[in-house]
Formats: sequence, structure tokens, C-alpha cells
Amino acid sequence: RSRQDVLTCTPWGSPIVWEGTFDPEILRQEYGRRNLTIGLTVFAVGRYLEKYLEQFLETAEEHFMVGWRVIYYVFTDRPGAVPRLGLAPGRQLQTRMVENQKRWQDISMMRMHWLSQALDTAICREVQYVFCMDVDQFFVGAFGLEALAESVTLLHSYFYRWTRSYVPYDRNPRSAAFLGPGEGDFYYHAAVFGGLCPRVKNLTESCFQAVLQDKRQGVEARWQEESHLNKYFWQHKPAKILSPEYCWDQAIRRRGDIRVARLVWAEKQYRRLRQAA
Ligand SMILES: CC(=O)N[C@H]1[C@@H](OP(=O)(O)OP(=O)(O)OC[C@H]2O[C@@H](n3ccc(=O)[nH]c3=O)[C@H](O)[C@@H]2O)O[C@H](CO)[C@H](O)[C@@H]1O
Ligand SMILES: [Mn+2]
Repeated sequence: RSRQDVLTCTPWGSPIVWEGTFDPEILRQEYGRRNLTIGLTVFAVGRYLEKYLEQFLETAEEHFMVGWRVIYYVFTDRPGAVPRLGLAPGRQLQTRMVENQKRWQDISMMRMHWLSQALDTAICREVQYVFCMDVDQFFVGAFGLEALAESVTLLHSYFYRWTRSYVPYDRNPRSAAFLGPGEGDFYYHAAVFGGLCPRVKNLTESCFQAVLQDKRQGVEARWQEESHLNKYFWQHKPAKILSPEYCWDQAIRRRGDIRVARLVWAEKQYRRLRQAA
């Protein structure tokens, strides 16, 4: 089964996953023999916890890797406030304490550091594949095995049809995230990435080192860790790319190529929720 109306393969041979390009039943049989556990990390720091976490987790129970063993890793500054949900058999939730930061940009970027530390120790012992997601979104459709690969990234719903020279890569030569003319492949959205644990460990560690290098230079990348992720995946080609079905903004007018939405953006309330910048 294939699609003629969208790009389904990158120039370096990695699949781009759209509805109609995979068969869930065949995947179920393929992975059925393996002893698979999948991790899902999410950060809910400060006011993001009350606003978004419950809906994210509740809808993940309905749509994320249903029927498989899943461990949610919730990183938060207030573990006691994490909602207690009834989870399906084989699924569990762990909380990890992290410190709130003064600037929202630092919360966003520090995720790379906290992830690389956590992956090093517990997470890599417990799961084979891990997805790392923003919390300000929720599931509305199946997000399953078709998303698994050694390294996975996501096309940004706003920019997937844009000419590469116009996408918002970091253009400051002093930033480690800098991409010059002709560089970069697609514009990836940092709200969802994943893969095999050691690969994700490498990605988060590299991105955090790049953040630190920028701090020493006194600069900040245009879209914080997302800029660094775009640079990383330009240098280390992803093994699989998820179409914008996997993180769609329903505020965008209907598009013929988006046949299903699986994960969608929640309402943003930057002024109410974010720390002063
Ligand atoms: C469309 C858009 O504007 N995208 C950018 C914006 O994404 P977003 O606007 O989606 O960023 P965001 O506010 O969702 O922050 C990223 C994530 O960090 C966590 N979080 C953040 C702040 C906070 O107080 N508490 C907390 O828990 C939470 O998991 C959240 O989902 O900003 C990011 C900041 O790096 C990236 O640059 C994105 O490209
Ligand atoms: Mn977000």
C-alpha cells in the first residue's frame, strides 16, 4: 500500500510514515515475537502540569501503543501533583523529580540534559524504544508500532510544505545550531522524537552539549533545543520520519494529505502558563 500524493521516502532511503503506507496487522505479527517495552517521556513543570498532563496521559492510554507494554516517565517539579490514572495491564507510570527553571526557554532546553541523564541509567535498562514528547498535546488517533525505528523524528505541521530556504533554521553563525544555505533536509518539530534508547541518549546528549556551547558564547538558538535537533538530524540522518499526522495543529485548515490526525496540539496559553522570559 502506498501514497502517490506525498513524499514517502527520504533521499537517503528512510521511510516517511503516512496513513496508507503501513499495515498495522503485519506490524503486530512482526513485533509479536519480540519482548517489547516502549518508553514515553514527558515533562510537566510548573503550571504545565495542571493544564496539560492529565489529558495527555489519558489519551495516551487510548491511543499510544495500545496492547503493548509501556512505561510513562513523567518529569516534574511536583511529583505529588501527578494525576493517578488507572492504567491498562502492562503499562506503568514513573515520576522523576526535576527543578523548575526561571525561564521557559531553559525548561525546554534542559529537557535534553535531564533526558540524557535518565536514559543513561534506568530508562535504557527498562525499555528498548523511547519516545520523548511535549505535554501540550493529546492523542486522537492510533500512534502505534509503525512509528518505531532506530531514530525517529517528525515533520513540523507548519513547515512540511515549505521550500527549505524559508524554514526557521537557526541562521546565526555563532550558534552551534547554525545551518547555512543549502543545509538541512526538512524542518523537524521537537515535540516528538524517539528511537532506540542508545540513539536517543546520543541525540539528547549532543543537543545539550550544543546548548552549553551556545551559553558560553552568550547566544541562544532561534527555537532553542528544536534548532539543535534540526542540526543534529541534518548531521545524523533519522531512520524514520513521522508525517504531520503525528503532531497536527487543528487550527490549520483541512488538508487533503492529512487523512488522519493521531496527536494534536493543545491550546497554547503562553502568557498564563510560562515563566517570564
Ligand atoms: C510553534 C512554536 O512556538 N514552537 C516552539 C515552541 O514550542 P512550544 O510552544 O510547543 O513549547 P512549549 O511551551 O510546549 O514547551 C516545550 C515543553 O517543555 C515543557 N515545559 C515548558 C515550559 C514550562 O513552563 N513547563 C514545561 O513543562 C512542556 O513539556 C512543554 O510541552 O517553543 C519550543 C521551545 O524550545 C520550540 O522552540 C518550538 O519550536
Ligand atoms: Mn509544545
